[in-house]
Amino acid sequence: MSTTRGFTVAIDGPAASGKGTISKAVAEHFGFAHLDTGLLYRAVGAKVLLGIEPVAAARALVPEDLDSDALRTPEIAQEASKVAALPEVRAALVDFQRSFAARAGGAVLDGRDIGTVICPAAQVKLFVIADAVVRARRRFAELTEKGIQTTFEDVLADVHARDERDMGRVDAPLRAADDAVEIDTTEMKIADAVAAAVALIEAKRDTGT
Ligand SMILES: Nc1ncnc2c1ncn2[C@@H]1O[C@H](COP(=O)(O)OP(=O)(O)OP(=O)(O)O)[C@@H](O)[C@H]1O
Ligand SMILES: Nc1ccn([C@@H]2O[C@H](COP(=O)(O)O)[C@@H](O)[C@H]2O)c(=O)n1
Repeated sequence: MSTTRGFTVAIDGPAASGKGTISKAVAEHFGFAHLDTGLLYRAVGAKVLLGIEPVAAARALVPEDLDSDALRTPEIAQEASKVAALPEVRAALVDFQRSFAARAGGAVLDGRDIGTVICPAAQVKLFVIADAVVRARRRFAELTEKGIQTTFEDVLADVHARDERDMGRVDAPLRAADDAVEIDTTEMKIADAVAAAVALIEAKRDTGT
């Protein structure tokens, strides 16, 4: 078995595809650290909604800014995808993500450009997808459970708008790395999606390829 020192798992995919759920579970399974990189863009988006200039907000970000559950609102998600299209914002967040990925003991990072831009040499790259209506249904259930007032139609519109913006931007667009393995969670239970990811990571760890 190869060492987990510097072992990086990159998990990308569109909004609400299940990549965060899978990332958290595999990080727990292997004892790796986990970074949800969407929180970086959400934290910048939240500061912009308070009137701060986006690049200044990105440069001033501190780990404590990422702690809040309050970042998981549809309004902040939309703003996050707008600031994420700004190359200077993205550039300001690169070093933090790469340092996290390099930590001893292994790391899982999930986002949109982890396998393509942030960690192109990651040992494992997964690209998690699911049908947009299924994603919106899951996200709507999650927001409703949290007491956030919204409609299924609004959530579906949010998913489509973010997908388009994330795939269409010039800098670090959402796309699968050529060497990523796709996991389509549309008809998968959470446990099965996690098991598929764990098996793929184990295979890479064991062969060291
Ligand atoms: N395979 C699955 N079956 C059913 N529900 C799922 C599945 N995977 C994830 N979910 C649920 O779907 C919702 C979105 O999942 P998750 O937050 O992991 O997506 P994400 O890709 O990280 O989203 P975002 O990019 O917006 O942060 C959550 O409520 C999660 O519990
Ligand atoms: N590596 C990343 C991660 C996220 N984004 C942008 O942030 C938005 C919010 O991300 P979530 O994962 O929390 O949904 C997302 O829509 C992207 O615009 C990114 O660009 N790169």
